[in-house]
Amino acid sequence: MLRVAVPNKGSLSEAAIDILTEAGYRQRRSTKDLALTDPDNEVEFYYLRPKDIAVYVGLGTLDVGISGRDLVLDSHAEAEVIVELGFGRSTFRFAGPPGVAGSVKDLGGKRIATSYAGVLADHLAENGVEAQVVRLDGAVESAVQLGVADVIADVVETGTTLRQAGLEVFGEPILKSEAVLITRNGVTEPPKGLEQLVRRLQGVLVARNYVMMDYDIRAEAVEKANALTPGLESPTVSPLHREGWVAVRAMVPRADAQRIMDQLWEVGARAILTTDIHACRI
Ligand SMILES: Nc1ncnc2c1ncn2[C@@H]1O[C@H](COP(=O)(O)OP(=O)(O)OP(=O)(O)O)[C@@H](O)[C@H]1O
Ligand SMILES: O=P(O)(O)OC[C@H]1O[C@H](OP(=O)(O)OP(=O)(O)O)[C@H](O)[C@@H]1O
Ligand SMILES: [Mg+2]
Repeated sequence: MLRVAVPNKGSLSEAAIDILTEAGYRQRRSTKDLALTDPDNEVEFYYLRPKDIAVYVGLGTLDVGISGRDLVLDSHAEAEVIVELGFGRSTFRFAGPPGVAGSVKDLGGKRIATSYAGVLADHLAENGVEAQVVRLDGAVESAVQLGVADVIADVVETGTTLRQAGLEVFGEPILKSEAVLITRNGVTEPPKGLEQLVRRLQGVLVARNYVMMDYDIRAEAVEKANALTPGLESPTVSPLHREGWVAVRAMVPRADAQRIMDQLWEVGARAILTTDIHACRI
């Protein structure tokens, strides 16, 4: 059986369970369940802290897991990213009281609070900066006000928590993160069921990120229209009963659909429709 680690709590948990459910796997009913077997798909799911998931996968105890890119890097585990899952996006940034520093180069000798000590230490070393890392488990934003640190390095999503603490980001983002599917580094023979899991997850991502677009157009304008809707491989062009007209069908990125519909209208397309894709294998 394929052994899969799933975040049990925190920002990634619900979305991870959603994407696995959408991909056709059974998921736990209660947040108290520690593990669940899906016999039809021959998969076992283990619900673990996202910070620990890279450790289990890196050691080979579990075959594959969902975690955050920042957590994987922080753990220094022997794990590699095989699919970017498009949720749980965040940036990891420095912040402090206004004017305290402008970039990482100003942090020599300062006290920096973080719950991502691995990521922070790597970043300081890359920049040749020696500072004191104060390891905390959470609520890092309060560390400055409470006097244990001069600045912080923390996850920023909307920035609301920083504003509440009277802190401002400074310097370049240290890294950008999102939820990722990871396996152990350098696995030569993928475990049974992994390829299917990856294909299913990629199918969900495509179904989420693309829509199907259909339209009718005069045959002489079809090349212009196809340039706007090249599809993933190539658009389907079929004859219409009405002479001189064709019907075109292609997948387009969901985020661009309205702009593409305007442009198709300009080149003469009519009856332009978009529909959701529920599932696919590409
Ligand atoms: N607003 C957010 N706060 C924290 N982590 C976030 C946020 N948005 C996305 N993430 C990502 O979620 C992962 C952290 O999940 P984790 O469960 O450890 O933290 P959490 O949501 O802060 O939970 P908790 O602190 O309650 O344990 C990281 O990959 C992080 O980049
Ligand atoms: O930019 P924002 O949208 O405000 O989100 C980022 C904040 O959310 C998380 O805190 P969480 O609520 O998980 O508490 P914690 O600090 O104790 O982990 C994270 O650690 C940041 O503090
Ligand atoms: Mg947190």
